[in-house]
Amino acid sequence: MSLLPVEDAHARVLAGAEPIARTETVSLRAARGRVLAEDILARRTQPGFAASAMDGYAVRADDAARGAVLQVVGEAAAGHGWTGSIATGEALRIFTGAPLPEGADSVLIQEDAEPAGDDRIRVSEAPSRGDHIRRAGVDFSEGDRLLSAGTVLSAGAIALAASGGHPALTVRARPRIAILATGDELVMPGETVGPHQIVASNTFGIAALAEEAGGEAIQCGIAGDDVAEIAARFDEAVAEGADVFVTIGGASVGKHDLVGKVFASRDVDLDFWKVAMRPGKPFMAGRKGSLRIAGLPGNPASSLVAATLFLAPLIRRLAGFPDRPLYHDGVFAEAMPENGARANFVRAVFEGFEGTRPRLRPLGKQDSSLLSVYARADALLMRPVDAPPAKVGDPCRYVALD
Ligand SMILES: Nc1nc2c(c(=O)[nH]1)N[C@H]1C(S)=C(S)[C@@H](COP(=O)(O)OP(=O)(O)OC[C@H]3O[C@@H](n4cnc5c(N)ncnc54)[C@H](O)[C@@H]3O)O[C@H]1N2
Ligand code: MOO
Repeated sequence: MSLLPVEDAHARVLAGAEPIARTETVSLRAARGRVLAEDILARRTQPGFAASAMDGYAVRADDAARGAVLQVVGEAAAGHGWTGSIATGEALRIFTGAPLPEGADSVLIQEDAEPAGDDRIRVSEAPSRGDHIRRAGVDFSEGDRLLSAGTVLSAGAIALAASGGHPALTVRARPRIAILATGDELVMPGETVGPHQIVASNTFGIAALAEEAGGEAIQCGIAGDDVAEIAARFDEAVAEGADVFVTIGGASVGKHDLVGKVFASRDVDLDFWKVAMRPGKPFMAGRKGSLRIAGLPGNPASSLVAATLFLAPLIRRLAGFPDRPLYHDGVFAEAMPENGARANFVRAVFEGFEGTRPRLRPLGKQDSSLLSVYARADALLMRPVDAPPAKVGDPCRYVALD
């Protein structure tokens, strides 16, 4: 198979990917960042009564000309309305959020009134009719559509749903992302690392990335370099209702690279294998019915870069989030040599700004095994296929690492 350009691989991974249909109901406190599965209609009117927007006096505008003296007949505060009616020549002491009493049509702010003795005030600045009143339903009325299906629940959206009388919301279920590490050399973090063994670090990095993208990560542990074992884990993940099955390692051409064989044995429709990029070349993508398959390379930076470019956008789609642009604009903080036949995703740090664009400085060592470098990176500076040498200050494009 020839190497697929990055843009084509990205488009093919996303082709036909729709938000999954399952939903769940979550409390408002658990709703942040989730995707609404249905329209939200107001169960109440807000405010349910005409209310004062300021601290002052509820008055009748006709009585409240400059210099007029009014009798204060009572007091209303938020949560404590006053039940009488304001007659000509009267005013009610009122505070922000308190219901406007009958008879009054305006609020005179207290800065525009002065004491005139014996519970009376003098108007120093006349209000206009309707001043500082929040009419009933000015925010929304019962039955109004407050939020539409597909909305990503922000702080404001959650507050609005709460105000509309909803203690819980129906949201799209998170896509289930099954993650299997492969390799005889792998042990879990904290376990004794024997001779020639390493820790399965990628599993945890990819699980974190899957959850950042809106998925629910299901750890399938480690399978040895054994077709039957990897196949058994694949079958388990399918039985558990995974939406995406992700493997780490075993994706290249070595004799222990068995993932492709397992997919073939399970009638996975392999879409492509190998992308014209560095790191992350041996990435494979496929489908089996509605199940999506992503085979990530074993090298840590390779697997994280491939997952950032392809797996995260796929998960976002399945979760119902809007697509995001992959690249942002920056400038080179350091000259770089020409690039070859694979797009190069250079681990880089931000170093101030040139106008609104961040300056990117490539990190020194770029070997795809180096997690110590990857973890420091703010971004992947993208060097296109066959790019000419770049000078300091030249424009570049980058992928942000959140
Ligand atoms: N002759 C060739 N050799 C290789 C090629 C090639 O085109 N021709 N491609 C190279 C590239 S590029 C990469 S990337 C790697 C990827 O290979 P695999 O996906 O088959 O990965 P493994 O061989 O299983 O492992 C590679 C490396 O990564 C370590 N690893 C594996 N899983 C994990 C994990 N979960 N956590 C941390 N580290 C892991 C593994 O121990 C190896 O050191 O192939 C090149 N070879
Ligand atoms: O491209 Mo591999 O993905 O260099 O390490």
